[in-house]
Amino acid sequence: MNRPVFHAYDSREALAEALAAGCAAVLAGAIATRGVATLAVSGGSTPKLFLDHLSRAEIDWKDVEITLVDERWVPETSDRSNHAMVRAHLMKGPASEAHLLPFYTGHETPEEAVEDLCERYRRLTRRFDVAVLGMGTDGHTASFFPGADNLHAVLDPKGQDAVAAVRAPGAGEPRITLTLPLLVDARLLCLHIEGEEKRAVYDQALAGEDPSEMPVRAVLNHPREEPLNVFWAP
Ligand SMILES: O=C1O[C@H](COP(=O)(O)O)[C@@H](O)[C@H](O)[C@H]1O
Repeated sequence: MNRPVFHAYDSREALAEALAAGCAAVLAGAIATRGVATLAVSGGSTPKLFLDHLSRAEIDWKDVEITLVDERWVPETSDRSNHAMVRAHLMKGPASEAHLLPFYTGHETPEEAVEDLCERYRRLTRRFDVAVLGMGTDGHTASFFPGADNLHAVLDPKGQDAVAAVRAPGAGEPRITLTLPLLVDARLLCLHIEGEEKRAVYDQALAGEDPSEMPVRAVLNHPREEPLNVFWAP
C-alpha cells in the first residue's frame, strides 16, 4: 500500500500557493485530455487561502465542475454554510466561470434530500480529477465523524451510494457528505491541514488502525496507486 506523501511548508501562504498550483495543473490536464475537469473541495475555515489562490489560476474554468465534499445542512445565508465559503473564496476572478454544485436543497432534513442527491452523483459518475480534504481535530474528514450513526456505511469502500446524510454528536448540525469510495477514487487526492495541533492529530491517525475512533484513517489507509498528498504548514 502507498503511504501518504507529506509536504511541509514554512507558511500557510506558501502552502496555499503550492496546493493551488498543483490542483490547477491537474485540472488543466483533465480539460486538455477529456474536455472537462471535476474538483471536490472541503468546507470549514482552512481552505480559504488555498481557494483564493486557486481562483486566480489561468485555466478554462468554464469546463470545471466543482462540488463540496460535504455540507452542513444550513442555507447559504448561514455563516456555517460550506457552499457560501467556497462561493466567496473560489468563485471569483477567472474561476467565476466554473460551475459550483450546491448540496443544500432546502429540504428540512438531509435525509429527505439524499435520494435525489445520490441520483445527481450517479448521473455525474466519473472520477474526480481533484479532491482536497480537510480534517478536524477529532479526526473527522469530509463529514465522516467519530460516533456518526451510519459511519460504517459511509466508510464502506464497496458502498454504492455516492452521498449520505450524517448525524453525529460532534457535527453540530446534520450533514450531507460524499462517501468514501467516490473521494478515494480521485486522481489527485490531497489532505490539507494546518497548525501543530492538527499535525499531532494526523500523526496519531497514522499510527493507528481503527477508523471508528478517527475516521480520517479510512482515507489514510486506503490503498491507492497514486499516494495521498498531505499538505501541512504550521
Ligand atoms: O466541518 C467541517 O470541518 C472540516 C475541518 O474544518 P476546519 O475549519 O478545521 O478547516 C472540513 O474539512 C469539512 O469540510 C467541514 O464540513
